[in-house]
Amino acid sequence: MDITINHLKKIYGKRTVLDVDDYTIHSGEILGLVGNNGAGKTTLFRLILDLLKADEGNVYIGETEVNQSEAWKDTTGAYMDESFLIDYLTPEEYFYFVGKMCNLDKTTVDQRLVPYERFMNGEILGQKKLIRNLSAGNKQKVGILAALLNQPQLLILDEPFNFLDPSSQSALKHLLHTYNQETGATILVSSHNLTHTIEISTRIALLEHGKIIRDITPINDEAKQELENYFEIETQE
Ligand SMILES: Nc1ncnc2c1ncn2[C@@H]1O[C@H](COP(=O)(O)OP(=O)(O)OP(=O)(O)O)[C@@H](O)[C@H]1O
Repeated sequence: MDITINHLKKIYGKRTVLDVDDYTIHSGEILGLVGNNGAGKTTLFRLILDLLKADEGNVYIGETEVNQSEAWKDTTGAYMDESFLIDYLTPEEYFYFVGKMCNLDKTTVDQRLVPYERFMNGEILGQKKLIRNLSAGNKQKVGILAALLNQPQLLILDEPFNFLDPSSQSALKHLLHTYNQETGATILVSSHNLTHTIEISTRIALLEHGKIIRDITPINDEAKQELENYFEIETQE
């Protein structure tokens, strides 16, 4: 599922916080989106998901302009933040609810969660806990798993490594890599963790003040060094 971005701008007051000219994310790519706080990563994802209205330009998922039709929603999974969750449900109730919206019965939902047992680490299912009482990391896991339930061709995750313990971070990298390999899905992941991003991505976009200032593929040693230098310089300033 290609994503095509045309002259996309988001402006707050007098500030242009996102300004991406022509940019295409190709089917099957794992795009890592990196950049410092306020660079525009979340804004870009929200525009792609039609959660924000662009001031200029447009976004297509496949052949569909995202603000003109709902068709892309059947093939897209996303987890941005806790607002995607329903906190008075248990994880099971939430998964079944999401499953129902995608015409999946409970048995199918249960089956689709089986491959993610390592990621759930015995702390998500069967706990009889409401989502609001889960730890931040476990809430994050529920959101990511719900985004995967419909086996999307496009998966968008905003800072998915946040709140996860090291072994869960590793499980998530494995999960994303395997999902991409098995389904050919396009995956977009933003992260402040350069090591994880480099490890999982087939392409990396570096955002600065709303603009993509580097589009890196393939991710070779030279590219890694360039990214490391960029963030080191930024932190020393
Ligand atoms: N509703 C809003 N009103 C005004 N400015 C906003 C609004 N939402 C975001 N911004 C601004 O847009 C810019 C980009 O924010 P965004 O959240 O996209 O950055 P980010 O790269 O995701 O940052 P972080 O790494 O801190 O999550 C920031 O300067 C932010 O303050």
